[in-house]
Formats: sequence, C-alpha cells, structure tokens
Amino acid sequence: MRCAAAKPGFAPLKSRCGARVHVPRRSLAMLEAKGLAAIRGERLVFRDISFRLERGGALVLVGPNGAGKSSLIRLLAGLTPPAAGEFVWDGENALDDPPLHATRLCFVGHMDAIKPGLSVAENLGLDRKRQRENVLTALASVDLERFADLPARLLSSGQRRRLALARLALSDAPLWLLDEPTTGLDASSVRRLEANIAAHRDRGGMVIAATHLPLDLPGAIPFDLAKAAA
Ligand SMILES: Nc1ncnc2c1ncn2[C@@H]1O[C@H](COP(=O)(O)OP(=O)(O)OP(=O)(O)O)[C@@H](O)[C@H]1O
Repeated sequence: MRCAAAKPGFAPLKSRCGARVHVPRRSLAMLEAKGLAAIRGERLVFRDISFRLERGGALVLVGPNGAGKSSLIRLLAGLTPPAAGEFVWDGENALDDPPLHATRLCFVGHMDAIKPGLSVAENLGLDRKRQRENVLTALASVDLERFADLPARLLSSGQRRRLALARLALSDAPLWLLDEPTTGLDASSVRRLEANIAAHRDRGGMVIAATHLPLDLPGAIPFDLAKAAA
C-alpha cells in the first residue's frame, strides 16, 4: 500500500474521494459502538449494539437475511444516522464530523459501483489523479492486472467484485467496512481477500465485515445481529 511520507505523530489518510489528509495517530487507536439502534422504513431493525475494536481488530457480522448487517455497516459508514446510541472514534463521536469520518474508512458495499464504459484501470482513477503503477499494484492485489485496459463491462460478476475490492489497496483508511465482500468470488479470490485483510490488520488497520460465507479472519470477534434484532 502506498503511504505518504511519515509525519511524526500523524498518519496519512485518503478520503473516499482520494484526497490525502493527515490525522493524529491517536485517531487510529480504537472505535466503539455504544447502544446503537437503527430504524429502516419506520421499523426498528436492531437496538443496543455495543462493541469495541482496537488497532488490528476485526469484527464479523453474521445473522439471517434482514437482521440488519447492511444497515449497521451503512450506519458505521456515516451513510444513515443512528436512531439511538453513539459511534465513538478515539473518544469522540465519529459521526459528528462527516467529512473527517469519510477519511477514516473505505466502504465496499453490495453494489460494485463500476462504470461499464470505462476501462478496468480507469475505474480505479487512472487518468484522473492516480499513476498507472499504483493502479496496477491495486489490480494485482485482486489478480486483475492483465485486464487493466479492458472495458469494465466485459468483466464477469466475480471479476467486477474483485475490481470493487481493489479499491481497498488504494486506500490508506484505517477502517475497512465490507458488506458481503466474498459474494461471487472463487476460492482463490477469497484467500487473496483474506490475505489482504490480514496485511491491513498487521499495519494496525481494522475491519468490519458482514458475511453469510466463511471468511477466515484470525482472532475476529463474531457478532450475531440476530441477537440484537428488535
Ligand atoms: N431503504 C430501506 N427502506 C426500508 N426498509 C429497509 C431499507 N433497507 C433495509 N430495510 C429493511 O431493514 C431490515 C434490515 O435490512 P438489512 O439489509 O440491513 O439486512 P441484512 O442483515 O443485511 O440482510 P441480508 O443478509 O439479506 O443482506 C430489513 O427488514 C429490510 O427490509
């Protein structure tokens, strides 16, 4: 992963739009959900969700369809407000400052958000602000580099998923939020994702993943949303 030159006491981060910012290193210390609740369509989906995650930590959200896994991930991404509770980042309410919060995370949701008219490499920002070398490194992280110049509309569904996951390699954000990241992936791509997550955690990053499929994240905290269903 590409990082800006070290700055004592600070960590280089990029926002979802790619802008580089520096935040105090202590901001990477810990996140905590305190009594979170979510309402979707006027229905209370879950309540009293509490957990802590420290540097290098992982949380795996499980639960049946409709339990609220995606709703929780969207809430943690700052895309929907909590009905109750707090999401605390190093002692501060994480959602108080949405632009700052956006710099802390890289979110890969259900939708791959791929532009079919662009090439695979252009979908990762080539020709806008990213160097080809960095884009190819990100594509290599999901074994797609040989498709760099192919129109993205020609990718298979599993390859599209891998392209969406390649964005993780271009992000310095400490928190990865992954919603069903293995959907459509073959076995070797799942192993590669697990290795990429392990490397991110080794660097002190954190991951929260919702999944129905086995995902081997050593030491991850399992969190069953069914138990928090309202
Ligand atoms: N935009 C929305 N408007 C109304 N209700 C919604 C909306 N999004 C989700 N819901 C409802 O919220 C509940 C939780 O949905 P969510 O997608 O978070 O579940 P999930 O655990 O991720 O499910 P799955 O395993 O099927 O992906 C469901 O009952 C769903 O119908």
